[in-house]
Amino acid sequence: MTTLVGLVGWRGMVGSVLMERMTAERDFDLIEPLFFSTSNAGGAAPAQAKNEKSLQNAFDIEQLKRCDIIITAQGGDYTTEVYPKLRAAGWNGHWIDAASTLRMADDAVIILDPVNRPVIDQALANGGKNWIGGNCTVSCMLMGVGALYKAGLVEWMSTQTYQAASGGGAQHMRELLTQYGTLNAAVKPLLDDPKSAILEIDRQVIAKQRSLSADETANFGVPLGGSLIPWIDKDLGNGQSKEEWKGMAETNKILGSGAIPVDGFCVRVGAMRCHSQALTFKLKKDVPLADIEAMIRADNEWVQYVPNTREDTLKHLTPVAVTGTMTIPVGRVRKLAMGPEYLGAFTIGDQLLWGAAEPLRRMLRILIER
Ligand SMILES: NC(=O)C1=CN([C@@H]2O[C@H](COP(=O)(O)OP(=O)(O)OC[C@H]3O[C@@H](n4cnc5c(N)ncnc54)[C@H](OP(=O)(O)O)[C@@H]3O)[C@@H](O)[C@H]2O)C=CC1
Ligand SMILES: N[C@@H](CC(=O)OP(=O)(O)O)C(=O)O
Repeated sequence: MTTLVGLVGWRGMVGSVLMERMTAERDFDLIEPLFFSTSNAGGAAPAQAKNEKSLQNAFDIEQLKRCDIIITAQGGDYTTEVYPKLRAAGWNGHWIDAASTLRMADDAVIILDPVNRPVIDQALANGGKNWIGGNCTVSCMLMGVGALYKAGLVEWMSTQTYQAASGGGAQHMRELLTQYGTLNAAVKPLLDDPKSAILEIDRQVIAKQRSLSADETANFGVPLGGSLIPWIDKDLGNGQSKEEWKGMAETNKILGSGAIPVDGFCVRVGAMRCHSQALTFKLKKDVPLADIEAMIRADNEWVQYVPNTREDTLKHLTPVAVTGTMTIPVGRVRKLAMGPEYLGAFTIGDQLLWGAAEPLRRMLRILIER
């Protein structure tokens, strides 16, 4: 019998990327999809629908209970409201979720199978049913340098992130572009005049940034275009942002490891949908760079080792080069001045692909191909 898979959140930003990837990989050939909506029950399901061509109400527990597997990118509020009711109603299917709500629950696995397939397999063998996508920054980082963790080489790691607007959602991406447009328009006549004074352009830009309307900063709270924001997610009250907390908590949970220290600063920058990060490792021993390169290259088919030259870095190690691809480049790999056990690296990932949608569809495949 074909597996009945409920899809919730399929038309959102993460959900749309998920649908594209599932279509490209012909995942729909292997399942009977049942599409849900929180806003348009009874409406037409998307073209990927087979026998069930109208949208079901995403809050209807009886309809949800029909599914063998539910895959949701609807968001944390939806998970908080619906998931407990569904389990309380006796549903025993597999729940695959992009939201962070259930990530740290004891009965949930953070899924990133190229990195933690053994953890997933162990949980499956133990009857696990909850499969939650990891934080985008953590997932992209581990896809790039997971080899060093798997080899047991990492004593600690510090991360400095450069996170894209897409991490906040679609409205944040629009707001960033609107701000860039407003700034450009404010100085267009001066820009068009090659003889105009750059400090006058700069003065007018900062004046415009500081006077952006509440509408133009409604999502980020402050200007991001031409600036940056060194705080992402909630304030934990101990000086750390929640995004920074996730670095250590989720890395260790994904790996099924002890408490390897991971800490640093998470910063929102004016990139569109790729998260970048500069990494500093304290390794447990001095490992030759050639061995590190070989380990990173061999880890998975998506990692791309970028030689540490200016030319290769500019060509391969930018958000513009990586956006929309499954490639995870790792470059700027070098020993740092602090000593031979200190290693630097820089990595980038599309936060909507490996950072959100891809681990979900791969978990679906693991379940249906078992
Ligand atoms: N943004 C990100 O980078 C990441 C997000 N996530 C998780 O995924 C969840 C969803 O995020 P994201 O995809 O950004 O959220 P979106 O806001 O893009 O989509 C969420 C839901 O909003 C509804 N919706 C309302 N208006 C529209 C519209 N105009 N176009 C499309 N959908 C609309 C849809 O539900 P309906 O069809 O039922 O009306 C949709 O499923 C997040 O809450 C988070 O938990 C995880 C990792 C990264
Ligand atoms: N917090 C991430 C995006 C995200 O959705 O993360 P999480 O899945 O951990 O809530 C960002 O803003 O870039």
